[in-house]
Amino acid sequence: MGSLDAESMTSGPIHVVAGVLRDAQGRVLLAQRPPGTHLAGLWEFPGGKCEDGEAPVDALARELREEIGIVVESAHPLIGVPFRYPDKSILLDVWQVSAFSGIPLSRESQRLAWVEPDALDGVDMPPADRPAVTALRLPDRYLITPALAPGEDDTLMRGIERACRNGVRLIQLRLPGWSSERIAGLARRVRNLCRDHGARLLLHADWKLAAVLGLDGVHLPARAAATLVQRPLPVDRWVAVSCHDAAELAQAARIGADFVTLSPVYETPGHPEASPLGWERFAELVAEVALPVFALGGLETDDIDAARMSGAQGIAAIRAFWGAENSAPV
Ligand SMILES: Nc1nc2c([nH]c(=O)n2[C@H]2C[C@H](O)[C@@H](COP(=O)(O)OP(=O)(O)OP(=O)(O)O)O2)c(=O)[nH]1
Ligand SMILES: [Mg+2]
Repeated sequence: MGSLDAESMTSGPIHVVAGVLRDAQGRVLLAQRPPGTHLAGLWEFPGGKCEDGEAPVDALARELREEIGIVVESAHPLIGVPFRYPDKSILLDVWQVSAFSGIPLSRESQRLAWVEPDALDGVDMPPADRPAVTALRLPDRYLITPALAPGEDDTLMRGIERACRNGVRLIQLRLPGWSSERIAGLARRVRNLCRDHGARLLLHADWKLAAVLGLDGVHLPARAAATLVQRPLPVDRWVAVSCHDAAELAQAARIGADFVTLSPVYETPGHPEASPLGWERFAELVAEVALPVFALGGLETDDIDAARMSGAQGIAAIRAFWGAENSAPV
């Protein structure tokens, strides 16, 4: 609409709130944008524009009441996606609606559909929604394996099993100093263990080996991402990148990465030379990037709330999610 475009040109991006609602089977509610609107025919998360001075959570409640007739009882931010369309810039502010009353019904003649999260890739959605789809499929904890010596296979298997039992569902297999042969020999066992627990397994750096072994994806160091012009694996695999500043985040987005880590938030013994970002700078960097971001660097499980308040998907950690050799599952 004319007024919208004028608004976006004069006062920065349009703040749009949208809600992820799930049914009892975990399916997600989508609504089809009506004919004659921006992005007509595409399937979106229900929601709309914040009014002047309106808090995002109030706008969310109002939009979902108006569009689908439900009352939001509990919601928390999932991801903010800054996105530039040719004719307007938006901040797509997506919230998880964890409790609501009423049955979602079309109040504005829009079509509604409940879709399995894993089927969302095949749905025609606005491009700004892609990072949100990734975010709703990712957990809030990401384990990076500790630097074990070559041959410590059993320690690795036990640690991964312990993490899975503690609910970790996303793991980066990082084995510095191990040969490809050794990694290949072990990765299949690790992959099967992860599959048994419904956990996803990414391999550090070696995307070719990740593809050969049928792993869930690759996690690239920033210096590797810097040499690429596009993601090295197809969209049915995860591609993650380790980032430390705005330029690396922008490069990760440019090559079509699915998500990133951003570090170090705090000082870490592993990288004493790197100056920590702190939560304030972390949040500023996250606000600029249209990707889910895991906070990394000296963090504990208790830091997940701080990370999420700073716009993160959650936290990535070695020590916090590895646990002690003799610890019982919690
Ligand atoms: N609601 C919603 N809007 C989205 C999504 N993805 C996306 O790019 N958008 C864009 C489309 C629109 O340009 C803008 C939202 O505008 P809207 O038309 O829904 O706003 P509204 O409900 O307040 O409607 P109106 O009063 O302007 O008719 O954000 C999404 O998942 N949900
Ligand atoms: Mg709307």
